[in-house]
Amino acid sequence: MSKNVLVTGAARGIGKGIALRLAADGHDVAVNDIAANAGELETVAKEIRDAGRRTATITADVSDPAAVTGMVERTVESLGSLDVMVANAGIAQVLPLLEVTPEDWDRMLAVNARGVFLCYQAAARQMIAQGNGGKIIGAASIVAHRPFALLGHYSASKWAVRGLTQAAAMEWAQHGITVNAYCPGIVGTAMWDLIDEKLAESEGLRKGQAIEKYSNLIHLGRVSVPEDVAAYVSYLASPDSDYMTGQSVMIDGGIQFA
Ligand SMILES: NC(=O)C1=CN([C@@H]2O[C@H](COP(=O)(O)OP(=O)(O)OC[C@H]3O[C@@H](n4cnc5c(N)ncnc54)[C@H](O)[C@@H]3O)[C@@H](O)[C@H]2O)C=CC1
Ligand SMILES: CC(=O)C(C)=O
Repeated sequence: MSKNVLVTGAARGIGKGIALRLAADGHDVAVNDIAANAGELETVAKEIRDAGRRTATITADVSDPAAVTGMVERTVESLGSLDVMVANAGIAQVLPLLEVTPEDWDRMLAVNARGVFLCYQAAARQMIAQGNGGKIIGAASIVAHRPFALLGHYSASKWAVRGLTQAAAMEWAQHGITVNAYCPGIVGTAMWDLIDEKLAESEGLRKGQAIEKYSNLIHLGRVSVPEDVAAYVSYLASPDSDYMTGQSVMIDGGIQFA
């Protein structure tokens, strides 16, 4: 059955992969990103329309409470309801904990933890008002289960998503809302280009060598692509996952084992 979906951070990378997969599954998909990526967001929206589905492009910063409320309102105005929220937007920074400033910490938590919280809360309010339940899905990471050194404050933000996902699942089950998170490993997106560059600098490696080194951890033998994660989110958005809630599942080619 076709649902109305909102995906944040959908201009590129994993968010784009999720938006296109959910459109291919037959859903109508509103897409969000920051204003600086409005052009790329329009390209994603065109691909959704070309797939025969309805869409809306909504530029908003997910760390801003008023912007997140407005984003959910725009989705409902454009598509008619909000049935699935995918709080995917996130940022990364590679830095030893001894060098992380309070400003670095606040920015990381503002986008990756507060942003996900605001999206979960605004979506749940809308879904409760609609009275038909819903699916709330968030971006965590394998580092929500075991941190990577030099990604300390990023890892903390993802542990926050995992805890929030459990609490939200407890509170909103009575409304028929399930809340789950996906935990990718090493996905070859702009985020890992940045991580590779910064890890290479700090470890005296050349560009491309850090991702190669970390990829040796992947038992299935290849770096992930956004479609790997999108396939799992497709399941979380579908009725097949109706009896699953509060979980943060690793989809990492076998780096970590719960
Ligand atoms: N690439 C990877 O290996 C992994 C990624 N993840 C998580 O998956 C999610 C997506 O990651 P990627 O696609 O790799 O990253 P990416 O950097 O390629 O894309 C992230 C998107 O989020 C948007 N964004 C950033 N801050 C925003 C804000 N305040 N408001 C709205 N949009 C904002 C960016 O503009 C960008 O389009 C993130 O939450 C990330 O932490 C988790 C595990 C591994
Ligand atoms: C970016 C990220 O979460 C990892 C594990 O690489």
